[in-house]
Amino acid sequence: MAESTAGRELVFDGVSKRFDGEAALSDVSMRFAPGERVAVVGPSGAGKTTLLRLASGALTPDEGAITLGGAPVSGADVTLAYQGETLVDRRTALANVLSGRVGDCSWLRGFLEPLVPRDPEPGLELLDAVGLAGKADARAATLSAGERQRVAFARALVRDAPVVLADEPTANLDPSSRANVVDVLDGVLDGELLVTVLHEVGLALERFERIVGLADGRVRFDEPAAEVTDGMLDDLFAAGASTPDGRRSAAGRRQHGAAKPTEDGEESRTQVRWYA
Ligand SMILES: Nc1ncnc2c1ncn2[C@@H]1O[C@H](COP(=O)(O)OP(=O)(O)OP(=O)(O)O)[C@@H](O)[C@H]1O
Repeated sequence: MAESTAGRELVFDGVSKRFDGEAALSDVSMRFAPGERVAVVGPSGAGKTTLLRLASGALTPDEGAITLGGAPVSGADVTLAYQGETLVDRRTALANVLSGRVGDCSWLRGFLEPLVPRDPEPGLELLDAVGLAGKADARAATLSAGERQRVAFARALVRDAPVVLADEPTANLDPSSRANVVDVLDGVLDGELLVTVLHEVGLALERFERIVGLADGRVRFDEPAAEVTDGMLDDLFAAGASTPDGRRSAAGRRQHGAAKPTEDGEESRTQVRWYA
């Protein structure tokens, strides 16, 4: 982690965002400490991606402010660990990772890359951390979906930004690879704040220390994972499915399977539910 940015809190202070007059986020206030692992869950259309895009600087709030250590958050402070599949197929895994040093904007990479140092060592170390040391010279086109995802994480982390955001990093992976993605993120993070949107609530509860529940653009709860109950999740997903105009209702169906400790201390996954 960059020394100069260590120890700074990411703060959302009364943040609202509207699209075409419709509120996507309403009066969101939260504080995130360095090194925290936070999962954002909620029904489709809740505002989860909007929250990440605001934190990354890709969107500006209509009201409120987002700061890191008291200063407006900037693109240099934040990296997107995963936002869909954006590797360059014809380039090697290592070249894709090293291209991350010039930022998240893919079209700028071609112009800026010649200007950054060519030392491959940080890229090789990150590929090793995500379990792909042997694939450094493999072209991205030859990698599996899970391997591509891991290369994308390594590419994001090579920038050494103090805030790491991931939007549905388990999307498009088979169930056995999803938990592995969280392991990979854990393995490569070193004191950075991680805020990730996860559709799988069970995975969020099992693997993240703090859970933010968003519905209809509002924070419905913000609790340690151990404090999140089935009732809170039922309310969260019911809220997202019952907007008056029905705009979000069809897409508001979401699945959650929450791992809860039983009386003998063992974890058991509750029934998976669908919300309409
Ligand atoms: N660029 C945009 N222009 C217009 N409306 C938008 C835009 N981005 C988001 N919205 C709207 O804002 C609301 C929140 O969208 P957002 O993508 O943040 O939700 P989400 O919780 O990430 O949903 P999902 O789980 O389906 O990805 C939705 O009603 C969406 O249609």
